[in-house]
Amino acid sequence: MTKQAKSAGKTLSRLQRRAGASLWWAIALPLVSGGLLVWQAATLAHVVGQAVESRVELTALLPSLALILALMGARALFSGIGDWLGTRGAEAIKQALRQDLLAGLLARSPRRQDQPHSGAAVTAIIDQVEALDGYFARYIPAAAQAALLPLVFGAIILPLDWVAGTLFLVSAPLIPLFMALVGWGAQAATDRQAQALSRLSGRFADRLRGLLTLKLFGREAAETDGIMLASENLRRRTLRVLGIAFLSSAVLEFFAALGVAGVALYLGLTFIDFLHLRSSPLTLELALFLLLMAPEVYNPLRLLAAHYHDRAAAKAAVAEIEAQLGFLTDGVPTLSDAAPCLGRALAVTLSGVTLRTPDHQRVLVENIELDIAPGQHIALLGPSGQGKSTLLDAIAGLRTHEGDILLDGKPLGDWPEHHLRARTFLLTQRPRLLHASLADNIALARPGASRRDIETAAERASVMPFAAALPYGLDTIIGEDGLGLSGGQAQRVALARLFLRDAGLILLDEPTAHLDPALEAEIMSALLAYARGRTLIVATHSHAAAAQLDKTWRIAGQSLVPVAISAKRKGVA
Ligand SMILES: Nc1ncnc2c1ncn2[C@@H]1O[C@H](COP(=O)(O)OP(=O)(O)OP(=O)(O)O)[C@@H](O)[C@H]1O
Repeated sequence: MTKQAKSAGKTLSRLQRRAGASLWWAIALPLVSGGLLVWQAATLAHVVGQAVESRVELTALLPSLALILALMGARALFSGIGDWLGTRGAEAIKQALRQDLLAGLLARSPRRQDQPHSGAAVTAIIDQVEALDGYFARYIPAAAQAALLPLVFGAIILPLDWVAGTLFLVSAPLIPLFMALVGWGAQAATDRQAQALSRLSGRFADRLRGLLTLKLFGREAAETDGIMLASENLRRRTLRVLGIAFLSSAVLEFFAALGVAGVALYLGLTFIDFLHLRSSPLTLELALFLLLMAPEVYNPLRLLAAHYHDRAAAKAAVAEIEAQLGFLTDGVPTLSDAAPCLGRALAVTLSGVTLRTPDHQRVLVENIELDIAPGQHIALLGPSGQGKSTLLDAIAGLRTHEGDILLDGKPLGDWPEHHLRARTFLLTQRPRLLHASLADNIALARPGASRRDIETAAERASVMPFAAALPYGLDTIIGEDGLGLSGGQAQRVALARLFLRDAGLILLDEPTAHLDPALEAEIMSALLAYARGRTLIVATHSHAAAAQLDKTWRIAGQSLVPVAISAKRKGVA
């Protein structure tokens, strides 16, 4: 067994504990039902034996017939309840796992280099978690039945008839062995199928998002071919898995049929006095009991074979989830919405800070020092690609860094995530707008904000003038990622979120990038009014914007150097 399969097995056992008692009952009830089956077969054989051999009146057999009916009813009930509890246990595990995965995904930095592809993450959380269903709901109860019932049945039959008992006890364990031999490559094939599914989902989601670009460059046909190829790959791998599953089922059916036929042949030959392996004569009642039990000995194995693939699928799913979203542990990150925060200005201290590109290959800034007093307003200039956005991200705790970044004297790592989010506000260069109304997009910053507060925020960010021209004003629904809005309008909607927060440190990445000079001046004056008494860092290429702030720093080479900008100087860095 590979190391990966072993670790997936351990993870599945850990997940199993989350189902609580329902899964234990789902395992126990079919075993009880199996016990009742022996009673039912013995009673039925007794009734037939009495009626045919001893010619007992039917009325005398009525209580036994009633018992058979009651046993059948009880077995059906136990099996039904067992199935239901198994499904319930599996649902509980899937639900808890999906919540954990989502919490884990949300808790880690969205800027992490190993952030999963969104399509693959969706597949992991939805499809791969769903693939665990069969394992918990059906495979585990079936495995318990297959491990216990044939041995119990064999042990009951052995003292009654040593030939049939030995046949069962020898043939039953051989079947899983042969099945395992035939299905040797099943796990690897299932792993490959799960990977192909993730790859196809990732590719599909990515191309869907870039539909416009693909269309503009006339790449629709090539991309369709690419998706077809990936689908074909998935189809081939799925068929390979199914092929192995069919083959191992066929092996089981073959041996089970041989076993049942062997018992039937032995009983028939004994009846016609051709075989004399028994020390006592064979009664009709006993022969019938053995015949009734013969298929039942193999039935749990048949059930296991039907769900054997669920185990391989679950292991592959766990491996794929862990490959996409990281290791599944018991420690679930707790998520809490940002607590209401005080707007008190934060001091920012950078000491010997070095930042690298996401692949860690190139140094963007090295060993920089910066002291920003609470309430100070700082502009950050520098050529494109030099590291301004990376520095803002790092101060917001979204990037790894070397050296110390302190907020109010406390290292970033010591800030609980929700405190950090509550005390800081970061406007990125490409803020994400959701497919919702303008008002809802703004209210994202403070759920439950009053209409009046939303309107005031929209007013301050100069959203109102263009919103008024839209059919439903602030209630106009915008397309995914701000589709329908101009670049400058989308940036202003995102900026309006700032005015619903009460952050002590405001980090803005080119807040006026897409605006004309008049609008830039308007926004800057609203911003500065709001940022009074709060610490503000603005990364910008605009000298006009920088000139309005207290101090300006420029990233030059890999250092941070102070620059003096006169209020009169305007232009672009
Ligand atoms: N996956 C990656 N591998 C290597 N380098 C990367 C990767 N992703 C981004 N980079 C580099 O990291 C740098 C990030 O720069 P950053 O966005 O901080 O610059 P900036 O000063 O904000 O630029 P602008 O003014 O254009 O916004 C860029 O030089 C970019 O080329």
